[in-house]
Amino acid sequence: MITVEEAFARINANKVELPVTEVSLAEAVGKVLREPIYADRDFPPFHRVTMDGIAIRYEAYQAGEDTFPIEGLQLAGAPAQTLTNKDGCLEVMTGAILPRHTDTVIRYEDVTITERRGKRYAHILAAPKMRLQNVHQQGSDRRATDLLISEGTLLSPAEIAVAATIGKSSLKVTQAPRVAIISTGDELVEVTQTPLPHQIRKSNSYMLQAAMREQNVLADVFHLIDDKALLLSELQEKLKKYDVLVLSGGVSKGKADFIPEVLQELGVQQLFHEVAQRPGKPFWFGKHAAGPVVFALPGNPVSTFVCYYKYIQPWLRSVLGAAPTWSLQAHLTTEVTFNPKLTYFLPVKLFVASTGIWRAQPVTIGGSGDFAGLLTADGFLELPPDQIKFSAGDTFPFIGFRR
Ligand SMILES: Nc1nc2c(c(=O)[nH]1)N[C@H]1C(S)=C(S)[C@@H](COP(=O)(O)OP(=O)(O)OC[C@H]3O[C@@H](n4cnc5c(N)ncnc54)[C@H](O)[C@@H]3O)O[C@H]1N2
Ligand code: MOO
Ligand SMILES: [Mg+2]
Repeated sequence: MITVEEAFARINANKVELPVTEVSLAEAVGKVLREPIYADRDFPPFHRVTMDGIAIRYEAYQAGEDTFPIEGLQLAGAPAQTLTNKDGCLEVMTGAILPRHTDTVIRYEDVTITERRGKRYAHILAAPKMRLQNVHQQGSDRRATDLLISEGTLLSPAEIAVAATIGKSSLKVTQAPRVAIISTGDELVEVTQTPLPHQIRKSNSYMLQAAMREQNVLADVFHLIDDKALLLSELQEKLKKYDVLVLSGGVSKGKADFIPEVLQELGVQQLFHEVAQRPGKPFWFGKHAAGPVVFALPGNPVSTFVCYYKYIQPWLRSVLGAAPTWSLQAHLTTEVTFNPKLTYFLPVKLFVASTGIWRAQPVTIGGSGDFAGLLTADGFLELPPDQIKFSAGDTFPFIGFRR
């Protein structure tokens, strides 16, 4: 049996190679960028007017001018006009390029406009505070050729906006791995079926599929009964077609727990079996020489859950090429005792106190079969194996499953 740390390290030392693919902007959000994105022009690309009003020469105002004949109108989307009279002004709209020979914009709220003999004049009511007032200066945000988005960035809507503005209609991203989620067990029936008294409906595979979907990985779901010959032939097929196999059930010491021997017979090299943790101790992990990685998770639903969020989610993230996500430490609200020399994943509800400190309140659940108990939890606190008593106020890593 190995430690949680060791299991984590062995898993992360075994990645799968994923190709780069090009997707449209609409499909790119949530994926990992595989090319650097540079500014094609300055940001903003021209002196951009930020308020509807008039544009003047600051010097004219400084020289004592406060009434400016209006020469014309500069709309957004029109090429730059030129102010001809150095003591005149142009009306300008938000988003327009600043007219040539002007350098200061005064809002309509700070001027009055009058008309005399067919000519219009703007009178300044509130003094402009400085040259370039209400002007978003060319290149003040980013310069042309600046690196805007690094390779490996997990794309959010903010990155999509920047990609669009530099003229990228598609982006190179990591292609999601082909994942097969395979539940096993004779006692399991379909969601749409009515179970007999000794049967239950499958839930693990749907939980895993949903969890992966949140990472933009669309997995295929299968179910296999506890029949060794069938497991051998079906898993052999799956190993040919998929990059990642995530199994649940059949990895413990039962008479129908065939998964570890079947995988080894199929040439999947065992990299560990059993981790010093609760829940999830019988976790099995291996890699096939031809590439696929196999996570065989213990069938108890809370064990499957914990193993996914502790190991598979960060592994998938790193396989996809994304930087590790932020990690959260939370303060335990009440004392907890746990005797076995195992890492204990304690289900908790998370609160943020007014001090900004995260607090984790233990949630009582009925063992690793009580997945309904997770409905009141937000995640797990990872309590280390070398301790029995965990005091209120102490901090531990939090592994969450809610967004
Ligand atoms: N003699 C021992 N027995 C067990 C040990 C042990 O160390 N010695 N470990 C226990 C622990 S811990 C766990 S966890 C389970 C793991 O069992 P398996 O991975 O072999 O899983 P199964 O036996 O197939 O099922 C266990 C349990 O989970 C339910 N299950 C399975 N798959 C699903 C699914 N897709 N959806 C919902 N529920 C599922 C299944 O019905 C069983 O109740 O072994 C202990 N035993
Ligand atoms: O440790 Mo098992 O994963 O509790 O039922
Ligand atoms: Mg079993």
